[in-house]
Amino acid sequence: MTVIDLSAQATPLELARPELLRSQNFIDGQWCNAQDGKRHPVSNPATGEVFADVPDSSAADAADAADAAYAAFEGWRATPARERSKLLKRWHALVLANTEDLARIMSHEQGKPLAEARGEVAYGASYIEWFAEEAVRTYGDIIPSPPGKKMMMVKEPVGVVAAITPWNFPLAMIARKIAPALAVGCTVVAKPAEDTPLTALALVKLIEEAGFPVGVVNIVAASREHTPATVDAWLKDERVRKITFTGSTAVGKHLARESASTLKKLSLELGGNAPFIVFDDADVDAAVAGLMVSKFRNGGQTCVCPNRVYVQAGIYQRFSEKLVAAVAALKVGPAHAAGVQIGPMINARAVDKIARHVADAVKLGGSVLTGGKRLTEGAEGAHYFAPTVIGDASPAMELADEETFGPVVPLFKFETEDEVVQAANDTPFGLAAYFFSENLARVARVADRLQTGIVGINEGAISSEMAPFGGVKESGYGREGGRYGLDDYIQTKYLCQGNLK
Ligand SMILES: NC(=O)c1ccc[n+]([C@@H]2O[C@H](COP(=O)([O-])OP(=O)(O)OC[C@H]3O[C@@H](n4cnc5c(N)ncnc54)[C@H](O)[C@@H]3O)[C@@H](O)[C@H]2O)c1
Ligand SMILES: O=C[C@H](O)CS(=O)(=O)O
Repeated sequence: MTVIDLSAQATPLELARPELLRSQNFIDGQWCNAQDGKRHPVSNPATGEVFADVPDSSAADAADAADAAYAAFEGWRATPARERSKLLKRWHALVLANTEDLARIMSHEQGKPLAEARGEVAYGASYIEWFAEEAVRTYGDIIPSPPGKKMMMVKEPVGVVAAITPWNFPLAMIARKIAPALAVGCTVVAKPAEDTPLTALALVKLIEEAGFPVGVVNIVAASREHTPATVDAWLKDERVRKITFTGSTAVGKHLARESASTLKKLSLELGGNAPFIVFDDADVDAAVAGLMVSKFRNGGQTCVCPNRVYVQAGIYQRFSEKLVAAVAALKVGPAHAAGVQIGPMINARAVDKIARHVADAVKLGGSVLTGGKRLTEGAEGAHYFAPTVIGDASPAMELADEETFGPVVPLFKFETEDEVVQAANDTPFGLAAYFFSENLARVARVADRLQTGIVGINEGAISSEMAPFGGVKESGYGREGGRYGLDDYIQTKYLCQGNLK
């Protein structure tokens, strides 16, 4: 592992357009403070320093946002799809034109390396472009009808949508919710994660600049302490017809319970526990490369990162040696440092969980092949953890059942296909799975048996705006992206016209 000077003082946040750094909520076309004036600090995970603050909103602010979205809905719903599409394309162009500023804001508040942040801007923008194109394709059906009747199906927007998003992809996650909602004629109230509100606020500033009508998109920021009450105002509001949530399974279950009283449409993109399986008949170099790209993206802080790596006995030694060499070569440091590949973790809680998983694994017989420790030298207030490989992992370890959400790879050795498929599926989660094999018959069998919403086959980079992203079991339901991505924001209406002479 190469550690780039962790003590480097935070590079000042220098923006070509300082006005993109927003410190207020956006409600009904106005930038405004929380009604009670409360504020919430935003810190840089590379240094722990507070560099900005935003409103710490309450239920009253959330209600104002819902008022605005509800008032704007009929007008936005009636806007021709082609006009909605043109506004989305304008927003898309503005996001791309402001990539550098958006990436710098993102890296400053979330910690991901600047190169990765630029990539996330492009990734989030691809969802906006995709749904700008899909906006004009919400086709209905003319149903072959009996004499005297004409039977039709039309697609309608569900109404006001509440979008609640996580810190790990502060731009892409909110873009892939707001874009399809606007495309079909819904209006939006949004609440970004407390650790990363600034990127979302900047994205909404570009919505304002694109010229969307007042009230179509509204966003409130809130602290972790005040978020439950703030979001609860939407859960109980019958005018809010849809909740789209990306985050932990625990919170997803809470939202489902608390919104049941008004029977809202739900999309839940929740936690994962992805298995990554390498069979004896795999291309080992491709498998190592696939693991590196899927595991260490965003420092291992993604819901589709492999959490358990199963390696068949025949290639276990060769695979682990190649993997350790690749992990040991990773560069760790602050987001702006040249060549950095692994940034700081989002906060102290995240590093504590990673350290707990590693300690538990070692206590239960695991061996640290590289990494295995916090990086604190010269990094007071920061949250770094060394990229780690643990050998001889076993199902009794906490990291076998719980998402580590950090740069730790546990290696589990296995003998047979049946054994590993059963182990891979032995989790309440079912978001992503990966396996590497050059045997076509095995590929067909294993892809069929894995209980997940997404399967990477000889591939570690699976995310795309063109594909339906989502999980099964306790990883949630609903799909984001692809030709099915509009469905979660649409309700169908059956029209039966009779008495036709
Ligand atoms: N499936 C996916 O696409 C996906 C994507 C990113 C993250 N995740 C999952 O999210 C988790 C990590 O992200 P996180 O720490 O931000 O998740 P989190 O659930 O703690 O927070 C997600 C969002 O929910 C809000 N929230 C928290 N408690 C709430 C409550 N009681 N009521 C209403 N809102 C509440 C947070 O403020 C944040 O905006 C991991 O489990 C990861 O797997 C899943
Ligand atoms: O962390 C979860 C994200 O949904 C992963 S991805 O950006 O969609 O691959």
